[in-house]
Amino acid sequence: MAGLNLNDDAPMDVIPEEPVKPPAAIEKLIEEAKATLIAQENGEKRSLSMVVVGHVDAGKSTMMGRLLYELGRMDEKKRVANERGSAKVGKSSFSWAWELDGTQEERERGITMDIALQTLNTPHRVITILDAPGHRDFIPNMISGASQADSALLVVDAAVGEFEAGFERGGQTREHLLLVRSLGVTQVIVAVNKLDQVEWSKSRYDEICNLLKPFLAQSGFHPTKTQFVPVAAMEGINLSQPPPAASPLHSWYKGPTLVDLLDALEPPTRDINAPLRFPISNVFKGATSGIAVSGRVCGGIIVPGERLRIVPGDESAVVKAIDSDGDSLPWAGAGSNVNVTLTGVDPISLNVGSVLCREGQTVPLVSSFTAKIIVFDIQIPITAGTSVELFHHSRDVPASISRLISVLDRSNGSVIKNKPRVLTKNMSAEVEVSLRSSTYSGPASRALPIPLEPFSVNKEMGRILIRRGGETIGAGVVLELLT
Ligand SMILES: Nc1nc2c(ncn2[C@@H]2O[C@H](COP(=O)(O)OP(=O)(O)OP(=O)(O)O)[C@@H](O)[C@H]2O)c(=O)[nH]1
Repeated sequence: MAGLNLNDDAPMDVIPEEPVKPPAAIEKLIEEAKATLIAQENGEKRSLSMVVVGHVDAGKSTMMGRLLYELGRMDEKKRVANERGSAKVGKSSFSWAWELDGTQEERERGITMDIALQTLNTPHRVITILDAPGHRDFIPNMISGASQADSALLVVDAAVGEFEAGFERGGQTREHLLLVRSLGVTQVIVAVNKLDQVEWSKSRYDEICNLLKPFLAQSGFHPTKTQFVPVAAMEGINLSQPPPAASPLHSWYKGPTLVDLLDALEPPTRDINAPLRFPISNVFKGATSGIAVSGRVCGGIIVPGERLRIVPGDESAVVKAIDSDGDSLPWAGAGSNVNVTLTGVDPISLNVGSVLCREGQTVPLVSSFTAKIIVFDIQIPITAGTSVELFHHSRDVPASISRLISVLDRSNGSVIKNKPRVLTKNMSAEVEVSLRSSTYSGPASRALPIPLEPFSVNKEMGRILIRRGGETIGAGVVLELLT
């Protein structure tokens, strides 16, 4: 995946260094941050992130645009501007989705953003929304979004034929659900959208829920953490307000609105005491000065004024500022999705997939490891030596399944067979993964190691996805680092 996403004309000089805070001041700030975070965990308004997934055109961006408006994050002026803008280019039906369309921002800031980041405020939650692209060509971007999420909103299109297209073989509904679960997301809300297209039929809604429920359970989502809600995003029915008496939905649905369900999402426990891990998912020009990186804090706390190591490599950078959705932050703890402005660093040493760490607590670099994986619904079996693409956070690298160690029982993890010859669909297995060199410049060229940790040490740093020829063939967790 691309590293620096700067404009060609952007200055590439080393950015002057910001004064570094003395260690005692850093420690004090971290202690304050910890105390505040613990208070927040027990407080009124808790924060979490949510990736919005689903088959292409299910209505994800429309739903998010409309929610931003209904929850006061988009004003009337903006709504009218979006309506006019979309009508002008003959795309009126996309007026709500316009808000999430990153192109304008991309042009202004000179960055490539594939995941639109927004914040929704519900009565008891602050939710960072990662609106992922639905098209199958953009699955790597979707993986990057899902690897930063605590929960997922799956949007499905209720229209006859459309739900089926997304759910059948090759549709993104199944693949997205499997991917988000494999990346550690345990809570999902399923919004059954476009009910206006099926005359608000209760039986169609029930049919869709009944098709999805067994699949969700099979994919590892616990039924108590799976919620369904009927909606029509375009008309704004059952998003933040219950269906009005005049709506046909009112006659048969008395359950929670989408916002009620969002408000009840459970934020996970944050590992604020772990060593700092900040995998970089994007690099761009800072709003005022310096260079900025975005990503998710996957352990510990990041504070301004500290010099951090950039792993891999010997470079370091000073944290100048931290912000989220335009608001400047005094620090950011595990589980936060933020932008970090850096100084005292040559932008060339910042790459997507690199990890910011504290000196003395750097993340290990590895080029081979063992992993426990679940094999997806594949046609061609996996054999020892199969070439794959390894996805870890926003990084993808060439790798191979170098050894098939054992086949495991899916329900209890016990070994069924040692040294299998092949792995076929739906199997669980322990394998060895080795990075490959991306060039063919002879046997001397070695693959560059990547930052990784066992799942037992840091859950978010220990999850991987495996793809082959544009198809996700497996996902799992890192067991042991080898070389
Ligand atoms: N009839 C009807 N159309 C809707 C509804 N919600 C969205 N749409 C339409 O569905 C189309 C796709 O909507 P988007 O919001 O762009 O879908 P998306 O899932 O974000 O699409 P990708 O990001 O490309 O995957 C647009 O033409 C919307 O107007 C709805 O509730 N009813």
